Amino acid sequence: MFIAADASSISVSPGWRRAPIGLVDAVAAYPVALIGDVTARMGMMTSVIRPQNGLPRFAGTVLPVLTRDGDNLAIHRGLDEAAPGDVLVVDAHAETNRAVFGDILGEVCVVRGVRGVVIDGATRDVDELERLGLPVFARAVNPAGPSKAGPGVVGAPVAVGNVVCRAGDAIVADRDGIVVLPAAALEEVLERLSAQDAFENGLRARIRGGDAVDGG
Ligand SMILES: O=C([O-])CC(=O)C(=O)O
Ligand SMILES: [Mg+2]
Repeated sequence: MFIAADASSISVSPGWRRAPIGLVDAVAAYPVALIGDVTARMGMMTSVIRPQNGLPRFAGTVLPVLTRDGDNLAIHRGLDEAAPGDVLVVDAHAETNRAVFGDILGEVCVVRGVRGVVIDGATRDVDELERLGLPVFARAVNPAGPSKAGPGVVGAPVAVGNVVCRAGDAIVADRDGIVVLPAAALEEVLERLSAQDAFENGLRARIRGGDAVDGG
């Protein structure tokens, strides 16, 4: 950690397998809406969790953190477990009166190769976070800062924006929103995406060509 604090109240899972980043990036080449369409829209987060610093696009693997309301010690500890390609996914209990994230933590994310941040709660320092180039999605922005006392959990499944997010899951965001996918599903999802994309491109071509099926 980059702060001097006793992190003994934070429990950390022993380790996890991350979805292959090449596969995650291949899926992320398609729009989130299309990814949702080929996965029965089961992993799509609530639209209330929105880009807060003008950077709406990321793809990576879930690093899950559970904080106490208005406290971010678990995030500081959790970032020690980050690997390049991770996306920090924080269950902050939808608390929006205290920000649990800001630009100092953003600096740590950048150094660790974290590609994005999703908070079921609030962030602050959005101008600085925009300058850092780190996409940050959250429920709200609030200038009131957090405590750093814990407790918290790193690496166990979290519930964020109505979706269960497991360590190493794929997570993809664009201007439409966020989708979370289990690592084991990615190859099949990629095949379905390719087929659905080809179908929709054919439909677009027919529409532009005026080729309506009913002849109207
Ligand atoms: O005070 C905090 O821990 C949150 C914050 O503003 C920062 O990380 O810059
Ligand atoms: Mg700050």
